[in-house]
Amino acid sequence: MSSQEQPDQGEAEPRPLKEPALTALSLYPRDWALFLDIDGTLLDLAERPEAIVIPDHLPATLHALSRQLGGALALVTGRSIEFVDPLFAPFRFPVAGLHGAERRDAAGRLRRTHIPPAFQQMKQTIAREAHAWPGAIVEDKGAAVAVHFRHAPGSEAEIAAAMQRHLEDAGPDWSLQHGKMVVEICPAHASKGHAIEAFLGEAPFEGRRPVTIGDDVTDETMFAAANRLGGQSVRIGDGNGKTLARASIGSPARLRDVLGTLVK
Ligand SMILES: O=P(O)(O)OC[C@H]1O[C@H](O[C@H]2O[C@H](CO)[C@@H](O)[C@H](O)[C@H]2O)[C@H](O)[C@@H](O)[C@@H]1O
Repeated sequence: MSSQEQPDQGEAEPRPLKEPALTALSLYPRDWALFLDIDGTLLDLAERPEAIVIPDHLPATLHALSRQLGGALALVTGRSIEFVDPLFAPFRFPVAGLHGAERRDAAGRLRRTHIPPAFQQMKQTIAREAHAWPGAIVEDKGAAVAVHFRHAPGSEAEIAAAMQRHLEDAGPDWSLQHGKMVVEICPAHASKGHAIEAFLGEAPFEGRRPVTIGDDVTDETMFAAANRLGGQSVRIGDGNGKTLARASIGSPARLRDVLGTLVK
């Protein structure tokens, strides 16, 4: 995130965020595009990355909303596209994966990041090192690698330091992302904000105003882009007041209810 995109970390009292009126999405479906984060936003957080539960009606609700919006609905996630597709089967949506490092547009064209041999080796080294962090989970995502410490809270500082060392070895093409109980090494050129700008340069997103909905620090670049482009930025939860989002929805369950009401 650039300094312009950073939420205000100052001493001011966080302002309470209101739930947004997203009715414009159903009243003016040709004017808006919807960008949705997955973990902690559409889906409740789970104890382990693979333990997420897809509520029965969610894929069909997203499909119906997407049709209503002329296809201008995309998933923007830290997961890989390969992981995301089966979650929402039989539907396939435009997706930005790995925090924007890979992207499949509405026409189905896929842009992926090359994985250099040195990065493959680094992932193997991290997997070996993780034996010293009981409870830690290493998630190999292709062109990114995450270490989850939800079940290894005592090793958080050691994990963060090890990932920082690997980042320095890997060089400037890579960056460190901190998320909920996780630290990741990802391609540096990408962000979710860049991904939604890329979508907005193409049909059917072009000319529309973005609604971006996310729950984590990696979603802040999407919020910044939405604010800049006259759209709406919505955080699940209040982000402890440290967010660029201008509205808030209490939980993934509440968001799923709201999305359901938008389907005609
Ligand atoms: O951008 P997102 O769609 O929000 O993905 C962010 C990360 O989500 C996953 O980790 C998070 O969710 C897990 C399952 O609920 C949870 O156990 C973990 O603590 C969270 O950090 C995913 O595993 C990561 O790869 C994503 O980057």
